[in-house]
Amino acid sequence: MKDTTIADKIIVALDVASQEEAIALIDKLPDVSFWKVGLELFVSSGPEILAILKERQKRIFLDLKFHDIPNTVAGACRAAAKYNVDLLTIHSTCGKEALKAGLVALEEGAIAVDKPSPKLIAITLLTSLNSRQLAFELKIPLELPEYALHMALLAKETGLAGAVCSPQEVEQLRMSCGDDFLLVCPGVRPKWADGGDQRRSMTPKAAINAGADYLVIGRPITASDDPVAAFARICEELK
Ligand SMILES: O=C(O)c1cc(=O)[nH]c(=O)n1[C@@H]1O[C@H](COP(=O)(O)O)[C@@H](O)[C@H]1O
Repeated sequence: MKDTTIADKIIVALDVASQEEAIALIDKLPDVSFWKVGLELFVSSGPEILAILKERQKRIFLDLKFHDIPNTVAGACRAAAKYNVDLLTIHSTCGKEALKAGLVALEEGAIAVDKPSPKLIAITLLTSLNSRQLAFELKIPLELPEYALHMALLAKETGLAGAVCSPQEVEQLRMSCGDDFLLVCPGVRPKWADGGDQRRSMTPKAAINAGADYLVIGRPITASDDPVAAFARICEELK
């Protein structure tokens, strides 16, 4: 039998190139209650997929990872408010002024369309980067856990609802940011799945035990030969 509380902690990433492929996946996986629409699908097929998910009573994580100057992120957040999604992303590295401008505009945009405001959550450090890349490509002089924590605290101090972080940092972020701060973890890999381009991964069970509120999982489910069985297996492993 389906365990709703466990299944509801999994956000499945709809990283496909067309609306048709997205709808096929959504309909194949009726037990998935929370879907992530990211750059690939949004850029290729536009916002219509959000209405399609709403019609099916799904929760939506709109992952557009805004990263721009305050005026531009404010405009984008104000516009995004009309989609009535649950979660929206922005990069912490925009800085406090842009994070604040985005948050205020999102709330104003939601009021203007008489919808609840989506929760704005900040990317701390992409899970595809490791400490070597942080030091030698990005030239960030902090240790990786310290940097991720700093980025999460920047978001928290600005009033954002939460952060996106790798499962490897979630325990530390949970301790420092408190229980009310939403922590969403991509970079999650069951032992039987391919790691792909993810560099700071943990298993679903370890990520939840470390304090993640939600797991974002894409290819281990969507690129599997049997997405239904893969999703069920992950839910089973989370019990
Ligand atoms: O914001 C995100 O969701 C995100 C942040 C991050 O640091 N790393 C990361 O992988 N993601 C997203 O999480 C999903 C992970 O997909 P898989 O690697 O296929 O499980 C992708 O849609 C990424 O865009």
